[in-house]
Amino acid sequence: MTKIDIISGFLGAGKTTLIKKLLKEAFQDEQVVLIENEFGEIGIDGGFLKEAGIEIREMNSGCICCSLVGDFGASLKEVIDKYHPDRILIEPSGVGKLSDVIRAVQDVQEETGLALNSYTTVVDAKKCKMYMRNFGEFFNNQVEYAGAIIMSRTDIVDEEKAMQSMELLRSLNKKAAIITTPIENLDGKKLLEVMENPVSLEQEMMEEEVCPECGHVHEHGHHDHEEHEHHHECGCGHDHEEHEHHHDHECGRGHDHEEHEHHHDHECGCGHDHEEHEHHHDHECGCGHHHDHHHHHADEVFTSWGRETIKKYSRESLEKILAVLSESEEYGVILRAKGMLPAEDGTWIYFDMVPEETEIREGAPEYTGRLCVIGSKLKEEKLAEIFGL
Ligand SMILES: Nc1nc2c(ncn2[C@@H]2O[C@H](COP(=O)(O)OP(=O)(O)OP(=O)(O)O)[C@@H](O)[C@H]2O)c(=O)[nH]1
Repeated sequence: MTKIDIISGFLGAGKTTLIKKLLKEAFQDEQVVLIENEFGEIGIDGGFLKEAGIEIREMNSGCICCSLVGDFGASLKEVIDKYHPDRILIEPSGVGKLSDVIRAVQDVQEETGLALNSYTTVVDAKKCKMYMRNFGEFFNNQVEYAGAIIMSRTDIVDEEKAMQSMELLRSLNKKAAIITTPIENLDGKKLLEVMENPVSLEQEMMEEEVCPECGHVHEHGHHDHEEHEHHHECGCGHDHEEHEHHHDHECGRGHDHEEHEHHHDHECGCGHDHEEHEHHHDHECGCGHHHDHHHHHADEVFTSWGRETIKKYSRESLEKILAVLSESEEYGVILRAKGMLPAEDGTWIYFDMVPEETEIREGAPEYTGRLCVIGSKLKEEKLAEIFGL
């Protein structure tokens, strides 16, 4: 039976970094297919995985909740028939809702003979608070529904910040194992073990019983068949009581009402951290959302701008451009930029940018230069101008 593992995480969280590690250290003897749903016009990550001999099926770009409906089951079937993989990894776009992806997999599980094996979310320990405040509508769902949460950048963040992030994550998800050790210090197999069996220490200490049939932990005294079945139907990683509680609310965002209001105080999607910036908005209710519980589509809030180019750059000029994008909001709220560009000296420059963090490195020549910027309220003309395109 083909296993499905979902690796979710906001823009630039570290999904690809994790997948590379798992491919090398945990899945090396398996036939693996990766399904990526990149938000952005230009698929940047495709190359290296193809080189590594792994088949890729890129789904439509854009929001996963749109591109997964309809042909998702058919696409999965095709992948299974063609490659007979041991495992399918799904990397949803950084702004997709994890609950939508889980549901989509569950809907086709039976007809395709797949088994949802794990659903993990990678969270940037440095920017967790900021993302939660400004883009909570998209960010929080990935945390709430995760079976395990991997904190990235715990290798570079200070302890206090990491602790704060951990507490925020725990407030959104009471059950998931939260991995705080930098993943480079953990063996891929060990990581996979936690992802597949996301039992928190607290749970272990409560000595709950593991069901011999399904391997899941059940609460004491809840062994009758009906409850058991129901418990597993949703697969959302929450226990039944919590589950009901979450879904009680029309908004379905997985918050109780009080928390919900609290979060919305800060979530206007403007890209500012309100508490820190003391930025005021004149929304009628202060929550930035309509009262008819209209939910924003990722496409309404996030856009991407990308270009293919033969223009050559120098490392210095690129550094300057990325510094400007990172520091100023003149170009929109830039959440992610990446690409590979030809350099003036004949080498190739690869870059990766998330807020306040830019990595520039040398890489193998590409068939053409490509770059992609993702954010909210992007000013495309200005972006083209700063890149000299
Ligand atoms: N120091 C450090 N850097 C990291 C870590 N995880 C990821 N990064 C860096 O963050 C950047 C983004 O990482 P990716 O793995 O490409 O993130 P992603 O979630 O796949 O990004 P998307 O392309 O938006 O889907 C890269 O420059 C990585 O090297 C981490 O744990 N520590």
